[in-house]
Amino acid sequence: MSFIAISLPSLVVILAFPALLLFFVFRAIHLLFFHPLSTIPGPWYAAVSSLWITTHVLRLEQCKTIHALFQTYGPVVRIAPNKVVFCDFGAMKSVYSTWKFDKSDYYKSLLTNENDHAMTTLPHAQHSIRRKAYASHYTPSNLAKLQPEINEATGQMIDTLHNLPAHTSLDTLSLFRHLALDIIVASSYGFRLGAVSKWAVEAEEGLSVAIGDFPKRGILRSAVPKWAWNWVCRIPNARFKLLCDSDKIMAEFVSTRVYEMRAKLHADKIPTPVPAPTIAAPTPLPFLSAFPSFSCSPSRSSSPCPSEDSFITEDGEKSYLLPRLLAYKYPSGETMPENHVISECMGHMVAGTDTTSISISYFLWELTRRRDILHKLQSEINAFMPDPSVIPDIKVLNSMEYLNAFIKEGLRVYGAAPSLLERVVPVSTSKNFACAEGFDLLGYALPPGTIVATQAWSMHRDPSVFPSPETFLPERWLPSYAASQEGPCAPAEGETARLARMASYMMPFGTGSRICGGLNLAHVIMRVVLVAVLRNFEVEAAPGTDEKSMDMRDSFVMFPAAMECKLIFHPRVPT
Ligand code: HEM
Repeated sequence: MSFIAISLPSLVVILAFPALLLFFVFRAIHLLFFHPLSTIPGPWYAAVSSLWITTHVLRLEQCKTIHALFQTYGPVVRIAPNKVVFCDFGAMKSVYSTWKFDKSDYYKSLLTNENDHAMTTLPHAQHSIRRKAYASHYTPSNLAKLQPEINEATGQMIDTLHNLPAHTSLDTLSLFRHLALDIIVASSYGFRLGAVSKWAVEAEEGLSVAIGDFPKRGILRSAVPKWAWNWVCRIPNARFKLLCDSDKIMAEFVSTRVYEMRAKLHADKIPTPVPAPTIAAPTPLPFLSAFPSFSCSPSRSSSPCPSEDSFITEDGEKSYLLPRLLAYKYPSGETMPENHVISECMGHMVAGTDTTSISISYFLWELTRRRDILHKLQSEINAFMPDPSVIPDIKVLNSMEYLNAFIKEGLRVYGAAPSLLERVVPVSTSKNFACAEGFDLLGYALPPGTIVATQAWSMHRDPSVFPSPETFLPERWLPSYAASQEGPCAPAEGETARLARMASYMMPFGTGSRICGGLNLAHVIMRVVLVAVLRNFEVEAAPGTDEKSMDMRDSFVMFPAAMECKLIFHPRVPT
């Protein structure tokens, strides 16, 4: 009889392998057959590991993958051991509006300056305190007072485009990112950044680069251990340094604005803003409501334009975002600490810049393919904007029926944030919501701690609400549309019901208590920029800008596969 001598470490290795294998097999069996989510439809490999969905996240195609799952498995799908997605109006209302579930940890990857801002504040209660700090800045009446700043920056961009050599092809993602930044900086701090002017001489504004880098930095930082990240940031490469420092660059920019603003407040040049109302509930899509009439066109009309030091308008006080935050008091009576003010401001710059630029770029690209829509838009714009150098005030823009329909359809098909908005089924029970037995999602009980979400990409493509969902059709938003449809395609319901149903499925800015804080500003910018561009230019896709290059990729926000949108702006022949 012979014995093979095995050392202790080898024995541990030999036993560890089958033990691990057994562990994974038992875990998989548990997740597939005995886990509380095991009855929820979905691919089996998604139920046993997050690896499958993670590969789609890394390939920047999570949205489309999930959309395909809805088509295969129905409106509720398990996409990871602890994650369930749905595409249903009732469930959407329940999760985001009725029960207002807290956000998931995913949002922590968007921290600015290592601090929370409204978007990353996970618990609902803490978030509503944070939201009160800034909500009054984005009301339609305050934004109407800030339209001169928006017009001024847009007018400068139009001048810049007029001065370009004929047939110049330019990346609108970059152009509109600089413009959005100019507008957000002007309306937040009363500061003229001049990002578009720098862009025009091919000197990219550092702040704009930092904002573009910020999400990439977040993804990289969460993917590598801290020591490895610190090591990467020591690599002596200028571009790498910029990427690593994007957070710092933004923080320094805002700190300087805080310093200047405090000095101005001290010198009493700025009226201290009235404290925000006690309710932090989101303003319901008020962009079509009446705005006070206001008009200003720098270098273009007789209306006076604001100077950096003008904080008062004829019809009342206007206030930028920063003084509001500096004056805001937490329920404890303390003023908002400076690092919170800085991270909040940074959060708004990050949230508003690329989203706005991507949306406008996709809208214009769609127009390069759809001359029929372009002509209808342009004839409406010609009528409302007789002088191509004077941007009408927002009240006028809001009354443009076809423009509004176009923007709604644009946000439906190309909303810049089409991805999952993750929430967590609460652990604790409350007076109103006993979730000890799980939250009922379309007949499935989800235990506390389950991550649950829906995505605009799919809600906006429900064929029972939006017939031919892939067709870009602004007319579907016009009250007269159904009457023009004949035969079996004609909708049976009344026009008001049809429009209301479509509106209720729309969530380009999210929905419920965490809806985009800057949506009113986004609506103003989209209108101002679209009319100014389309009144002054014919837009053409540059060679290479096609369906393939513009194919959607997503990483919370969406962007074209080519990471650019090259268009050519031809000055319009005066009519
Ligand atoms: C077309 C442009 C925009 C789109 C599509 C968009 C979309 C969104 C979405 C989907 C959310 C997150 C909702 C969630 O996590 O549940 C959000 C949050 C937010 N957005 Fe926007 N956004 C846009 C423009 C802007 C602008 C211009 C600003 C301000 C300058 C802004 C400021 C914010 C803020 C502060 C939040 C956090 C809200 C909170 O939790 O209180 N966004 N946005």
